[in-house]
Amino acid sequence: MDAPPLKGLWNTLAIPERWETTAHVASEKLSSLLSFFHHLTPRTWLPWYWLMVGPLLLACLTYLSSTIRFHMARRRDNDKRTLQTPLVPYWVPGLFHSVSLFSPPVFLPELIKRFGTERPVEVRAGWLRFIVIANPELIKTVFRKSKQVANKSTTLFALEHLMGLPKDAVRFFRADNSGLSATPRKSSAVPEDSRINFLVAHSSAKLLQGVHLEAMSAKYLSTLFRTLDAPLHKAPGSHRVSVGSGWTEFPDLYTFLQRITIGSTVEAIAGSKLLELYPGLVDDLPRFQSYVPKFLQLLPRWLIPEAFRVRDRLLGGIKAWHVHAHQHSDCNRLGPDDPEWEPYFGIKLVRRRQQYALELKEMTADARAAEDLGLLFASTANMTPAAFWLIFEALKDPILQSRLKAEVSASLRAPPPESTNGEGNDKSHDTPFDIATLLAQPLLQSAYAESLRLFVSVLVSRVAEYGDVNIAGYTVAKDNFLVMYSHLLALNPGEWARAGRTLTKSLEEFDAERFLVEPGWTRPLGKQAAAATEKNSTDTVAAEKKTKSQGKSGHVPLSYDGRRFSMDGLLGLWIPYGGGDHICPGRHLAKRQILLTFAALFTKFDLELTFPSPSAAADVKPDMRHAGFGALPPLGKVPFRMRRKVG
Ligand code: HEM
Repeated sequence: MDAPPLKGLWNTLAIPERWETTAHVASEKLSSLLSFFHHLTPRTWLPWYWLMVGPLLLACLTYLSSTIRFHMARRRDNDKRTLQTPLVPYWVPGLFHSVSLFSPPVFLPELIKRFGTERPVEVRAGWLRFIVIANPELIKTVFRKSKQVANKSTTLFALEHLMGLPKDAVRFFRADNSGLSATPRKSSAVPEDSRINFLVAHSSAKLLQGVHLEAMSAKYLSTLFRTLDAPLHKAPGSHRVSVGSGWTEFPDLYTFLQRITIGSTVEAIAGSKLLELYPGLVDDLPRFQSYVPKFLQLLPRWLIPEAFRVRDRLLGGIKAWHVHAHQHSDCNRLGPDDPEWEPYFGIKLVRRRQQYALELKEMTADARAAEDLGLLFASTANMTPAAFWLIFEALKDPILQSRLKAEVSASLRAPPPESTNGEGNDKSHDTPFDIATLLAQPLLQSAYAESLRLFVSVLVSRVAEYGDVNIAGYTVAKDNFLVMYSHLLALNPGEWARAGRTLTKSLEEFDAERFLVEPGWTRPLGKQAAAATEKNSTDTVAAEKKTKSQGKSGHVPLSYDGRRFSMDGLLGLWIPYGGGDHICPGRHLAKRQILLTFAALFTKFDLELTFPSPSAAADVKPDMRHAGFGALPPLGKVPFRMRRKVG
């Protein structure tokens, strides 16, 4: 066999230049491989020859034809006659992109590099179809269509494979097709009290805001203060040490933060009895979180026995706590005069979840334990790494640290009283900070938003659950997935420029001031946005050149006076919490937890990194094995020391 016939076929096709290279290289490679085998193999090996060459030939032809179809679909798209989501070229029929999809955080940026972000593209794993969207305008449209494209399937996947929700309960959740609105979908026959997806979503949205949120934040802060005033663990399993006015060394900032934030969050949400009954939870929960990638790769129990043992312990502990709480308290205490927090069930959200679940036979004790493991996981798994990066960046940069501390000090008020009232119905005025003032500080907010931009890597997904959906002219067929990867947006300089943001530091770097804008700044609208794209791209290049020429040591002095914090124009671009109706209901709590942790630590202690060499801090990188699943923990240990402030 010779190359010319293929080349002839190639030449007869009028192939546009952008994809000429790929397909041309494929045909060249195929030709040389074929001649290589042809010359090497004696005639007697002919069947073997075809056995080896046949699949290769099929793969190359598949790639060639799928490339042609991809670009023809795009060309039709250009003609504006019809909008299609073209299927990305693939090599193996039936398998499509399954292998690449094992690692979306690697595959998706490659796709965007090849095909751009302007239009969505489709990838497949067997019969599953995913439409990848990396354009903020389209993402906004998806979020606006929350009634038609929901996240039920993804939530259920996590509940089943991560939290261990029993199969019967999974079927029960799946069978509920009544939607998430207060009014059930017309075609649904699910009884009102069995609308499990609505009950879960509605109760968390309602009971994680307003007065409930205020009480929860205050409880979190008072518990954190109490924890920090007591002797502290240096590492899991170690003895507690009292941190006094002399320096105390700690081996790792991240594990230290996990312990104090998880303990305080669990107590603020689930009450104090859970930790009294199961003190090991503060170690088991972070252990469980470290196994997330393995659980979600669906590895079986025999391959990751320790991961399953930890989960079994957690589920057992939560189940025992539920029994104990029902013996001593009443989950129906949900009236306006009932306490926001009580020691057995914690906050009203936890009581409400028990209340409706007890009425549903499918929500067995095991199912309720899995659901609450989900809640405790959601409330700690992302906020701790996010708080870590904020604190770590401040420790690396003394000027940033002092400016952030100045904002914390400006939010302080009279010292906290010695104790809280009976059932812990903390009021915000019982806290040492004016929380509202703290949350409104511009640099703190900007640094918080920046930690989430850079260190939350989440695949936000939606499914066209009830029928075909039109997204800005593109048809998404029923049961197809829409995938929006936060990092593709977070790191796209063109889109940030289009949003009117001048990048003084590359998007790959941490810039605490990124979300501060000059007085009078407004986000560009319509045509203005296109002009801004050009202008700001030039600004970005200039800024990047400046940063490079200054080298690593060149510190640009921070100046935020007069500038304000703004998220204007970043809808669809900054999506660490997802968006639309299904946006994370815990986002307000998370912001409070992160900023209060920062404020509490730096108010009570002096902290310093203690790496053996000064450059080691710059080498601390996020652990990309967690990419796609949420906030990224750091790779490796971050040693530090702290001493209690006196006076
Ligand atoms: C930095 C911290 C956090 C991050 C980055 C984060 C991120 C997310 C994301 C991306 C989603 C999916 C949203 C979507 O599909 O559009 C989500 C859902 C959720 N989050 Fe958070 N979250 C954080 C903190 C919290 C906290 C503190 C809670 C408190 C209870 C919480 C509770 C939930 C719940 C219950 C859901 C499921 C909502 C649903 O399926 O309808 N999260 N979160």
